[in-house]
Amino acid sequence: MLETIRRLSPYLDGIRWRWTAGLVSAMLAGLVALSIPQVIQQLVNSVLHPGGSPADVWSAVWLMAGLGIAEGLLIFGRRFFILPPAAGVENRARVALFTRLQRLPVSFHDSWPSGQLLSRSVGDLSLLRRWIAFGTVMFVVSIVTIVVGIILLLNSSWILGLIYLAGAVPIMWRSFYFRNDFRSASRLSQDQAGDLATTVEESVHGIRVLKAFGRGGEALEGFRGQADTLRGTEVRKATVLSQFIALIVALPETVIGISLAAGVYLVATGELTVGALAGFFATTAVLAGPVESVGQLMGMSLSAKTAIDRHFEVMDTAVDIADPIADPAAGAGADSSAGSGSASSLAFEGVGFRYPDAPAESEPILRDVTLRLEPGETMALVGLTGSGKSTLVQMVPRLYDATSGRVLVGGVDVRDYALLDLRRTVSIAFEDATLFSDSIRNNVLLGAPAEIAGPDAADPQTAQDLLDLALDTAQAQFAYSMPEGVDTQIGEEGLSLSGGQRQRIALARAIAAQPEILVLDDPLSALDVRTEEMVTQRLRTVLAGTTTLIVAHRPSTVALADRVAVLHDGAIQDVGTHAELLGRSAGYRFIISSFEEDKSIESVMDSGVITGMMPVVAVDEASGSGSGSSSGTAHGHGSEGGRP
Ligand SMILES: Nc1ncnc2c1ncn2[C@@H]1O[C@H](COP(=O)(O)OP(=O)(O)OP(=O)(O)O)[C@@H](O)[C@H]1O
Repeated sequence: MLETIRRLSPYLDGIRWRWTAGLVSAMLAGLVALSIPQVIQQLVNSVLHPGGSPADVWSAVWLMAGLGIAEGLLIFGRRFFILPPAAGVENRARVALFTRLQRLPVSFHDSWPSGQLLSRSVGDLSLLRRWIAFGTVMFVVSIVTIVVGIILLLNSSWILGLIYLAGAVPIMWRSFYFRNDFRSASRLSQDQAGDLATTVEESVHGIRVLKAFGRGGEALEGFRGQADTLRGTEVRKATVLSQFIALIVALPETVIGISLAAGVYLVATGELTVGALAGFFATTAVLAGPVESVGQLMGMSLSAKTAIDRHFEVMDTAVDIADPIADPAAGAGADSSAGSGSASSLAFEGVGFRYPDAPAESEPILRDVTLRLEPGETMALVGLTGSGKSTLVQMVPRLYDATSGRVLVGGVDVRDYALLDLRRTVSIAFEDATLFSDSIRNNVLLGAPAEIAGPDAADPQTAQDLLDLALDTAQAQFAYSMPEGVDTQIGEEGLSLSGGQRQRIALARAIAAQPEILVLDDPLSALDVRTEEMVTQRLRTVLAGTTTLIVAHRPSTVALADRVAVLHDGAIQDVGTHAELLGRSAGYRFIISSFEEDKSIESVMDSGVITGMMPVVAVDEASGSGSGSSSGTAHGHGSEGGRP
């Protein structure tokens, strides 16, 4: 336990003296409580006898009242001193955990369920706060009260005191087993609470799927099963705790009964005064509270230890994608090119990759990938599904690191860059467009350089110009016709937008980053062919000097690229222009023919032959550019293209 507390020391800044002051207050309150029976003893022995003066009685009354008020003030002092810094510890630990989660690589997040992280950052840390604010102090106070109380008991009568102490022996023996049982139940319940949080998170996230497939009942059954298991564990935990508390309450009560018989005998034989006997029993009554709370506090401390252990399991996970530390020249050298405005080359040299959680005997996802993009070049990456395209492109901003070979940006290994500089140089947009519950403006400018869009940016107009350019290039002008324009809040994860709208905002975010290298992992898949073509053409004009690697699933995208690389089964099969590859690569022709099928369907739809509805949709997705049909305003987005 001491080791666990020592680990908390980085979070304990500024708490030590307040905690000590709170502890002193709590101890004094405990001592005041203990002194009350002593006053009763004095009262019985020296005041309550024939001929005792009323003035003595009044003095005793005032003394008792004074002690009661003092105890109340001291209890207030304990809370006053400890509660704010304990909340500070919780806050520091929570911020540290969040910071760690941001730094940990994507592979960590692949393998950790979100509910486990949620329960660690919320439930566990409030348990920690309650333990620091209440558990630690009351534990020390209870132990001190019990020790002082036992000294007083021995002082009242050493025989009765020893009888009382004898009850502690079985408790200490039992506490050993209690600790082990309670600790394992506590760990299990906190882990199961994390699993339950994961299930809630997944069900809420996937609510559309569950509803659409009518699987709410099954989801509920699964949830109920988990909740029942957790309830079982909680009951087991409570049973272990209550059995222990029953023992530590029942045993002292039993020995008090024995003490009573022995005490009456001692008074009868004149070996003990009535006052000492009254003081003895008043002291045991005061001790009853601390003795009982020791059981509760032991349970709380064990749960807090589990919470701290769970916290440090995340904090101790190695950040294996980190800034280079050894040779600053390597990183700083690369850094000097960042932001200079010159385009960078991008190269993969013998890159191999295997996911960390892949079975040891499995084939690597990527094998000896060697590819070079010249500065300003646009290269399309094509391949059948599952060939490793997304995996490959995620290595450029170091979302994953190659397990063999290297990725070079501007001729420098990406592992030699300061991460922030690398991620300023490279910008990425994914097929699965993740937006945040914020305005469109903030979502887009999230990617922009801090000097342009940060809180200390000199000229707000520059940020506005960048926003306009990014939205325009991504064909996301629909943003201007939303209720509050670009300041419209887009709801949790942007789910109030259509898939195509979300993708265009995510693309605008990548453009607003003004990167030297732009990586697009099929971010236009939800767009109709026309809009996608317009976006691709605009990208080529606006980002003329930007090196672009684009995972493509459309012939139009492929045709606009300078060169195309074919990835097959984790290896580069061929690289060339679209025309060259069509001529020489059967694999490429096969991939393109599967694209062409999609395109032909879309073309037929687009011409309105099938439903006559499509032109309206085309206008909608084309952001009102008029490319679909002049009549297309049925969805109320006909003005998407027109900015205010
Ligand atoms: N986080 C992960 N952990 C383990 N394996 C993964 C992970 N992500 C992807 N894979 C596996 O890696 C392989 C390549 O996946 P990847 O997403 O790179 O393919 P892709 O070519 O982009 O496919 P698509 O065109 O369907 O998007 C797949 O077999 C997939 O199962």
